[in-house]
Amino acid sequence: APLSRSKSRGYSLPPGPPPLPIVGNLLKLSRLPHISLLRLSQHYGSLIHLKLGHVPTVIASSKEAATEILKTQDLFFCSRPQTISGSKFSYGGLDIAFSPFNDHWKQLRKFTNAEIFSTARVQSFRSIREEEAGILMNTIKRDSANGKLINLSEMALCLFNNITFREVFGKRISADGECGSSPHHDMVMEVVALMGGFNVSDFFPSFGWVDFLTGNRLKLRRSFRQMDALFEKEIEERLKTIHSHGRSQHQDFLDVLLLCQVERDPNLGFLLSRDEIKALLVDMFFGGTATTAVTVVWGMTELMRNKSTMKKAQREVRQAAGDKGRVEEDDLKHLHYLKMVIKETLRLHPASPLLGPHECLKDTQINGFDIPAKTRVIVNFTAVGRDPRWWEEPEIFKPERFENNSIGYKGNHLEFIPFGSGRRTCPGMALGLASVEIAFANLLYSFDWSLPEGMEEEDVDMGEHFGISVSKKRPLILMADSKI
Ligand code: HEM
Repeated sequence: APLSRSKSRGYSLPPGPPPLPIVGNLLKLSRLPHISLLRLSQHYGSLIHLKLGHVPTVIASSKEAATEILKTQDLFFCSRPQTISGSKFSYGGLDIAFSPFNDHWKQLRKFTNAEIFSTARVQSFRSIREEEAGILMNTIKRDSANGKLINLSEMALCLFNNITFREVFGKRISADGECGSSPHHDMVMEVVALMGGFNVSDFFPSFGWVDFLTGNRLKLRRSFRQMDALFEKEIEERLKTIHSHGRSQHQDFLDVLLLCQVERDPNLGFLLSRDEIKALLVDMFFGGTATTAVTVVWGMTELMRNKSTMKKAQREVRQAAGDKGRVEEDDLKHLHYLKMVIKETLRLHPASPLLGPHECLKDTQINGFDIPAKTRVIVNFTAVGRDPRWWEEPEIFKPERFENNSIGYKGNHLEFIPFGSGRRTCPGMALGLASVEIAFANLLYSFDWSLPEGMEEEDVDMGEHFGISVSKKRPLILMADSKI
């Protein structure tokens, strides 16, 4: 295919494969779009133009292109496209994640950075994380004593659902020591699937009826109603408690959001509507659970294939926590190797490899190519995180590569952006990492892990499933030998 720039309405667009009528380049995307897009970039270059259905889309696949979009010209690229499921679950874009760039989004980021994602708030949830990690360790210990194999994918999801539920609503999602038994759990999983799902009308606005035919709209509406009913019930109950008992000592997210209503927080400068509150609850739920769960599962998966790395990480954590019987958050500051393991996990298995979709606000240029206003812009971190110019032997899991360098999570080094960078960077980074670290550390401290009978390291399945987060396609099933 020609590598020349494609011309369209006088614009000089980046190169890309020739689009087919109607579907454009949509068929170039497989079930794993981050991998398809990586392949396309290897052929057409680090900035390519695709037509996904009717939607003009630019894909950035190098550190340089990512720097233009997330840093140099961040102000032009920091909006979001409106998608069907995104609009539905965000109460029409009233949240942070799905909101276009506007004053409302700016106010919410400012408010939540101060009140919800702050270091103090993350700290205040410390005992939730430690307790939930403890409950999980006990469950695994009990199951393995009964000769059961451990489904770590399921357990991780259960753990992070419970942590998030407690942070948001002050209570667990399921009965003690239980997970899948709660109807909320199924609802949460269905919403997660729908959010990551594909709606024809997102790419073919004039074909919206197809979604009605396939039943997608119906599913969306049903899940949305269930979720909304749960939120309404919790809000009503909490308002009663606040009115009768006043503010509580330990505030969860719902308290924070409602108190600024009830007390008319002078710092906020505006009042959150009921829909805005619910939209923010959605962000916390769905931004925070699947992302953290898949990170722990991918990390454990890699360690099962890299025995010496597993040993090294276990030695470190067992030395740090000694014979206390569990890892506490105070121990985490000694776990330098584990932190590198987590970084390396997020490099090779980022939960959101395509970040969030960005949308260009006005006509601009990158590398001399035109990017018209309204173009959807996708940064492919899978391509950047495996670029041999920045990463030696990029396909190999090697936590040591983060030794003696200053590459951190803040998005200052654009070759490493698992949380994005710039205005749209993930606000929940510290909160998410805190739970990932304590969970991972306790799993390594408490058990020696092995593959089920008859399985070798090279049999570990690395297949992916692309949804709201990229998870392991088949669950990670292991044997646990308790050390606690
Ligand atoms: C390992 C855990 C996590 C990872 C890897 C992750 C990753 C990301 C990424 C890549 C983005 C998009 C950046 C962009 O579009 O350029 C994002 C946005 C976001 N994340 Fe996270 N995240 C994690 C945990 C969390 C947690 C725990 C929360 C909240 C409780 C959260 C809430 C959000 C929100 C609200 C946004 C939207 C920001 C905006 O559009 O302005 N995330 N995250």
